[in-house]
Amino acid sequence: MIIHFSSDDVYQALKLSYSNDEHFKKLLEVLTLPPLYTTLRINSVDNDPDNNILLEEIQLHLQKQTDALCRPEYNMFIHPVLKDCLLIQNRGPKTIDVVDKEIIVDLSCGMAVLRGAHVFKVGIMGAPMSLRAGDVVSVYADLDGHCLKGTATCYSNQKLFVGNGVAHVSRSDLFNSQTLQSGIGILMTHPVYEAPSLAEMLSVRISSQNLPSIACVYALDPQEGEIILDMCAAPGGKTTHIAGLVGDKGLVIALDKSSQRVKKMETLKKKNIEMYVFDSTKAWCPGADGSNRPPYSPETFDRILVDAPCSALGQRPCYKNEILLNQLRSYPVIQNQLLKTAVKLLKPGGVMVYSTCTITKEENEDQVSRLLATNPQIKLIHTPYKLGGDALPTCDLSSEDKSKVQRFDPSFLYSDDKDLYNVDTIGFFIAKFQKLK
Ligand SMILES: C[S@@+](CC[C@H](N)C(=O)[O-])C[C@H]1O[C@@H](n2cnc3c(N)ncnc32)[C@H](O)[C@@H]1O
Repeated sequence: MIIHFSSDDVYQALKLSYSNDEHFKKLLEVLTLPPLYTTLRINSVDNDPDNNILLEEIQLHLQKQTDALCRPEYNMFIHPVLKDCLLIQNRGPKTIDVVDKEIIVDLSCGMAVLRGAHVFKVGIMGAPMSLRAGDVVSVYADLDGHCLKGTATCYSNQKLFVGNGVAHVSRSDLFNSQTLQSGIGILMTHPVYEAPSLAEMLSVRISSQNLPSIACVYALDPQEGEIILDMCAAPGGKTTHIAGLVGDKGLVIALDKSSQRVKKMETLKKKNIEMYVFDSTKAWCPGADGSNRPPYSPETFDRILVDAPCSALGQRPCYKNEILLNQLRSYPVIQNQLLKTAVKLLKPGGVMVYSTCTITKEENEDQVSRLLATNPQIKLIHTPYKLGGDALPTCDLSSEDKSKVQRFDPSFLYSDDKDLYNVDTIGFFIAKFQKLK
């Protein structure tokens, strides 16, 4: 199966970026599969004695889960270079016999199940009239999105089997408007992909983050005492990571255009993080007042992260994408504006990292070559650790520059790479620049 694009124009535009049809096909196929590793970021510094306690707590939590579901223990280990990245090896796909009782869940719920979640009541669209708590059921994700809430008959449109589970509710509890629709509806005892369920485990000290997102902050390489700008910060995964590394004498200024998303970041508040709702394309102003509030004077920041809004086509698993061509084409425009502002705000000698969670050349390599072509005071530099692959061969970058970026391309998991956890990730892109002195 490969990811389905509702717009053929989008499919064709993407295909153009990939000179090799085989590569493109593999990529579209891998995007429908969940990554083989679950990654967590431990929010504590190196040599922290609490780190071991925290790891034991996680291990215990996982053991409770595997014991309760009669599953073997998960293989869990710290990434060899990303020292705060914990990897848990998932298992699958498993061959599971389907049963008669069919539950239809919406697509996002189905995708969450493939990454280890149980089925929450709100995600259930269809269930048989005979459903009772305690029944064993087969769960399917609605790939077409046509299943109406409350459907009782067998759903004949496109659906994806995601595993078997045990119902915690009867049909009448599910679709009765008087009943509270929160909590687990189906406990996934036999999912097609076995992965830990993380919801209860996450805390201020443990966050769920994809490996390339963790690698992105390592690429930025924040140093103690620095003043750092995170231009597209919400929901704050990378902001908190950076704040942990700059220490109490450092400062992270986190901007995001969306007030709703910044509001959700409030819980992450720390002494060394200041958050503002602000359009970062306007964060530069020659006559700025010198306060911590935006806008800022030129050359204010030691380091800048531009984790840009993007088409997010690297997310996995994904079966269906409804993005339109004009939406796809709108991202490079805003990304370029953000990068141009970042260059102005960066101190001479300062570094900035540009990242996206997408796979298009226009939003990745083309942004890098455009920035280099129009800003002679900026050069592309190597990141401290290179975990992702090189740039797409079809791009305009020199062969040396192609090797400086990190393109996380999960289609390469078919190659014989021994560090599969660096490959079997979401699609992601990282480029690091330095401003000349
Ligand atoms: C990829 S997400 C950032 C994720 C975040 N860095 C993290 O690690 O949790 C992109 C963010 O950019 C924000 N955004 C979009 N346009 C913006 C702009 N002009 N200025 C500031 N933020 C913007 C969006 O609201 C969104 O929260």
